[in-house]
Amino acid sequence: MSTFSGIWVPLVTPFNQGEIDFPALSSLCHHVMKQGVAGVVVCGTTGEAPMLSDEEQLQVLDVVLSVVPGEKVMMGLSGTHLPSVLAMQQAITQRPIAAILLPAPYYIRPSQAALEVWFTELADKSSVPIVVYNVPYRTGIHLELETLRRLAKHPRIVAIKDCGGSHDLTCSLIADGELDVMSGEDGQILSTLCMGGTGAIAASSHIFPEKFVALVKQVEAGDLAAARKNFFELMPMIRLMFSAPNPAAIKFALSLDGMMKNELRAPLLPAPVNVEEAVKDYLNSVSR
Ligand SMILES: O=C(O)C1=N[C@H](C(=O)O)C[C@H](O)C1
Repeated sequence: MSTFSGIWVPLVTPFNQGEIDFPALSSLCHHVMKQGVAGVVVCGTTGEAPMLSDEEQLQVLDVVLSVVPGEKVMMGLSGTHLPSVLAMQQAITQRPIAAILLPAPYYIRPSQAALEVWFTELADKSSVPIVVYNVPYRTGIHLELETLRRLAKHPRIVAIKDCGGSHDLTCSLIADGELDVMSGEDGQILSTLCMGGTGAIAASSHIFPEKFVALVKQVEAGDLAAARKNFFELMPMIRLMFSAPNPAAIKFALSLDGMMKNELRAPLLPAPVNVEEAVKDYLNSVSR
């Protein structure tokens, strides 16, 4: 089995009056792991990583590692100042983690050649595997197929979180068989799994994680009828979770269960009232 497979939950970072709510984070880790997910991602987009200091990010990682075994923990790392990113990588990899989740440097829009140099430099200096996070609508730059194919030759670049939005790119990478391809687009989990993708890093899997876990098993077992039924039932929830800037709707849903406060850090805001009402109505309408 691939190392990077199944459902990985990109954890939200709970806050309480501006501070990180570590007890809520710890309970959230227990909750999702109990539902059988393969692992968790710390300080991804959903974890509001850009709004945490480096010190806070390491504190969040340490609390997660006190609950979840290191081989089930992936840590996000992003930035544009190479020495700072390398220093953070050094600090992160002193902890026992499964991988680093690494997006392209945002805002700068480097060339493909420059992106290759950036990822290679970080992979060369990493003691743990790298999962490439291709998320052009956030970073401003696409990692093109030929760039990814060259990066896949690096012994530590082992998987991709695929949010590129190109069916052709996803297909080609899966057909190559060089990288574990994990869907990073929640609406594309079923299609990616059916094509031979290994799993998903899905923010919406905070809600009903057991149903996402079942989806992977249904596809693995070749039970496409059950997989489709399950996925089509999840789709309204997935759409709702992204109807406000992520992770506002997810935090609201989790706050309804008393798992954390409905609090985000600026420049994010809680979901607007109409989204909160829709989430509440949806969750009341399904058996929980
Ligand atoms: O934090 C993540 O990892 C994810 N982020 C995506 C995003 O909002 O860009 C969504 C995906 O479900 C997981």
